[in-house]
Amino acid sequence: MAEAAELEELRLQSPLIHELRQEVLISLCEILDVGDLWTEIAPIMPGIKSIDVDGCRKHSDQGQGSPSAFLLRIWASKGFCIVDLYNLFAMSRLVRCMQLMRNEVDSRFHFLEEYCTANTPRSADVHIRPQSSILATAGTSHTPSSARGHAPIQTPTSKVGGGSTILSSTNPSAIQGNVTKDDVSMFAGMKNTPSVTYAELMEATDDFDATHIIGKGGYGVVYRGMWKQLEVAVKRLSVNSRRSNGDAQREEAERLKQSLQELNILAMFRHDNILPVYGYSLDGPEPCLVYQFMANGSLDDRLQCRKAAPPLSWKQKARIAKGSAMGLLFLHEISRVPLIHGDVKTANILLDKHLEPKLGDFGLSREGASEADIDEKTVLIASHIKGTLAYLPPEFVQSKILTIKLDVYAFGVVLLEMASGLRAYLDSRRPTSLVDFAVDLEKKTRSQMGGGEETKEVKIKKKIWDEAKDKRTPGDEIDVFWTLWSTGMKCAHQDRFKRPKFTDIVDDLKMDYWGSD
Ligand SMILES: Nc1ncnc2c1ncn2[C@@H]1O[C@H](COP(=O)(O)OP(=O)(O)OP(=O)(O)O)[C@@H](O)[C@H]1O
Repeated sequence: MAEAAELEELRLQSPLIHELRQEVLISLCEILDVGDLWTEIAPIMPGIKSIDVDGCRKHSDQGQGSPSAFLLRIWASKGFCIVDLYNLFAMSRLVRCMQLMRNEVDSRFHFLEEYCTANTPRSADVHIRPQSSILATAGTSHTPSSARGHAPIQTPTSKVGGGSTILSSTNPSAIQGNVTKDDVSMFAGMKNTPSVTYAELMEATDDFDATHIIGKGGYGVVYRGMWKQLEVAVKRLSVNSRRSNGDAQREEAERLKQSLQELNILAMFRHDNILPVYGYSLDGPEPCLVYQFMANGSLDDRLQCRKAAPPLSWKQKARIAKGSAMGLLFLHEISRVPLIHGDVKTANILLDKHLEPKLGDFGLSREGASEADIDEKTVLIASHIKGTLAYLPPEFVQSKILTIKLDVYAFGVVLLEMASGLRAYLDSRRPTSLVDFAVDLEKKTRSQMGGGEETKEVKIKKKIWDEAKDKRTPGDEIDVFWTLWSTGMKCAHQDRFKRPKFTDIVDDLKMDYWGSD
């Protein structure tokens, strides 16, 4: 692999974007126009302002052509070069775009594509749009090629922070000096995510006006706002400077750490079913994270029909279940060491304007073991993960054993909630836990039913549908109910070795309900 100085020299020699071959440009724009993908790269393009994004939208709305072509033209006019564009696609892990540009850049940059390809999930079913790069140019200090003032390309061997050398955000073992692995992985996420000023966020939310509040979580308040012509959700982390005792300070440091952890994870992995993070702000009185706005709130809100929302249909539930499973499959399969979400629950599945689910809240995520790779001895014993109790499996509650099957169990609870509309935990119910409730119901129903195996199964399905279906859900799609219920039961099995993996769960959830309602 080329050295940093050599790559920088090559970059200085790279032709400018407006010299890109026409056919390559057209093909790139075709990709970026689909699903408004260009709006996701615009926030990380140095020099692109909200007025530019607005201009691209207007250009397209007025039928004047591709918004992506317009965006690239604006960026080109600022003097950025072809290597900058290739690098931008690497940061967004837009591998198809990189492949189109393969012959436009010096082969010594191809390691970027190999890096991105090597980190794509193994399952062909997963549509990847991750954002990360071992070249980090998303910072606001980046200067264009033509100005001959390139920001130094940070190669896997470049220096960061106080002179500590990192190989890459994915190879923390190569850290030298006194920077810890955690410090570097935290830094890696921030490095790949644009910083936003607190002033910009105040403007975006009318000074964090109460009318902009869309939710409150354990770590702070979430506001709706407009930033760079994008609808965003701004999570303002609560910081209480008056609390000065050691425990409170430790608690706040932990919150910040978890939020930066979340930022790190979200910035590294982009996928249709993972909540996109646009930026962060650390220059104000409270740290803030900026996410894509999810117009339909959380799955929890929708299942409970909060804010006067209509109930979800069975078809919508089928699509949400599958999309969420795809997001989790991606996390578990993206790299050799699976990433455990750690806090899968209906409140952490957010729904965009098309009801496409996106996993959020990665504050508790960590790398962990997959059952296939480990023996019992190497299972991670986690002392500090604090998922939501009703979603935690027995092996974790009792012995703090942490494997990918923790997410599988939690997802099982989510599926049972979707099927039944019942809460994961209810004080006034016996049993209080939804999983125990569902197990009891199945046991009772199975013992009551007679007949041959086939008729018995049909009768059981019908009886459980009558007893446990979500009464608010319109329609009689018993097959969707049963798929959610039975897959949920398998996932929430007490024995983690009997729980399926997400490849199988996605297969189980492949219901033919992808059409519109
Ligand atoms: N990107 C988003 N778009 C729209 N609404 C959001 C977004 N992120 C969060 N919300 C809303 O804000 C609420 C609070 O979110 P937050 O992530 O802070 O907390 P939580 O997940 O509900 O709780 P906790 O973090 O304590 O587990 C959510 O339930 C949801 O209604």
